[in-house]
Amino acid sequence: MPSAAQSPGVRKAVVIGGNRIPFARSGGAYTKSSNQDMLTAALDGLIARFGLQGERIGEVAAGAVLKHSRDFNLTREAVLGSALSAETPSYDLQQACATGLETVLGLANKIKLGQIDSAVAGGVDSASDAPIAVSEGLREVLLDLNRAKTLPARLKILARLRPKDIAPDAPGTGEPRTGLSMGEHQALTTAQWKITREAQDELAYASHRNLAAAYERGFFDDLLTPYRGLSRDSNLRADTSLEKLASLKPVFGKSLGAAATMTAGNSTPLTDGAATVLLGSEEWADERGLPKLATVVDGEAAAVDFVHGKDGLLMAPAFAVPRLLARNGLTLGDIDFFEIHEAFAGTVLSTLAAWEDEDFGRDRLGLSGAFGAVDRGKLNVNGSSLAAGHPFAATGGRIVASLAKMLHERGTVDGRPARGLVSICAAGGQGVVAILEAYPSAEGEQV
Ligand SMILES: CC(=O)CC(=O)SCCNC(=O)CCNC(=O)[C@H](O)C(C)(C)COP(=O)(O)OP(=O)(O)OC[C@H]1O[C@@H](n2cnc3c(N)ncnc32)[C@H](O)[C@@H]1OP(=O)(O)O
Repeated sequence: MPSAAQSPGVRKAVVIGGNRIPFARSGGAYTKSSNQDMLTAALDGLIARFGLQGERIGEVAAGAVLKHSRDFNLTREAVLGSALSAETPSYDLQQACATGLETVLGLANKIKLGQIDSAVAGGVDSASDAPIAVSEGLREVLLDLNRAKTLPARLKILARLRPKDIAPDAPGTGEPRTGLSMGEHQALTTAQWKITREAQDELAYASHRNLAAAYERGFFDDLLTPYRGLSRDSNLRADTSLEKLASLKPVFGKSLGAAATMTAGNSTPLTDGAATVLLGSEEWADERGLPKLATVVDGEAAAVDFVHGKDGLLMAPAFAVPRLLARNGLTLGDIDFFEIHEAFAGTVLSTLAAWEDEDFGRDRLGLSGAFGAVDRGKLNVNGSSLAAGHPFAATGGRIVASLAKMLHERGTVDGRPARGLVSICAAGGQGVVAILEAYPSAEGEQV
């Protein structure tokens, strides 16, 4: 019998736990922190929580959407700066806002195949420390200057500079192929699916209320390490109200006139933060006496043709989830927790509306009718990105760590392990989704 690590068969990948730093609105508490600082802090908090100082982990994978060129080896540098063994291999991965979830899925697959026994997945982003590039003209001049050998040659190159070349090239949330920001794209989708302002504000309000309640009951006590004076997500507004949300002016979709419904309150803010998740085989966790909260069951990715207007930019999960559930013989009714990333309230509500729509089910999903309805009492029950904020690549780790803990707390439902669905939309018209199940504590036993 080969050891589990050598077995070609599929084994379980378990979520042992997670750690993140509180998320901060950009321009706030983490303005002076780099991606590397924040990722190292989230990693060190995880190492301390699970006693992994000096351990050689199978692999660490993380990423950032907004990255300086000096961060070409961001995850490796964070590992070298952390308390893990320097012999821990690590790499960067990037799939826009789905980065964190994609690292979880890729590493879980390696554990399932016996290629590694343990892993840390994660992500980080800083909108405060966003990389600013120089213009094409200035870049050419700087590169030529580097090659020039004489002073006259350098002066001749410098003379090519024009005032417009000095302007910086700052990153935005624009889609390169359409020039529209993600907010503008979502505004069109929100209007297409006739999502009302009230429904969006109610979802945003529920996100703040649920996140505040989760903090109050200590849910985040073993999921979060305070950083730079913050012990809670700085975007959380426990005192917000539907009246306040209703008073905010639309910020996206102004060309829609009276149909513009998206505000700063029902859109995620630009955010800084980092999140990590510890994964392992059952044997690896048992050898160290570590908890096994949930198993990573399966994942799926989808992409839509938003460039030609076939589907909305952030609608890919509407296709990925039906494929994932069908492959696993499940329906929406079999899910106990829905973790649908709130890029914008309109994104979540458009996805739910599409699933409830007969024509979408028939014409776009190839079903006999509507895909189905999500029980709203099971949706983002501990808050989501509208309240916590959304440091792009860190969101997947936040969600997986929280969901694993929720599944562990729930234990079983009708005698089977509690089940959760993660759904994350991403720039470029993509989406990544996953199923997690509570790790069975003992045969049929409620945790
Ligand atoms: C990246 C991927 O791959 C996929 C994705 O996830 S897509 C999502 C990507 N993310 C984005 O595109 C970010 C979008 N967000 C933004 O660009 C900006 O946050 C924004 C344009 C929406 C707002 O920016 P802003 O104007 O600086 O907002 P901000 O000043 O914080 O808020 C405006 C007002 O609303 C108020 N407000 C915001 N949220 C509120 C709430 N929940 N309750 C009450 N008031 C609120 C603020 O207090 C502020 O009021 P004052 O003007 O009186 O101070």
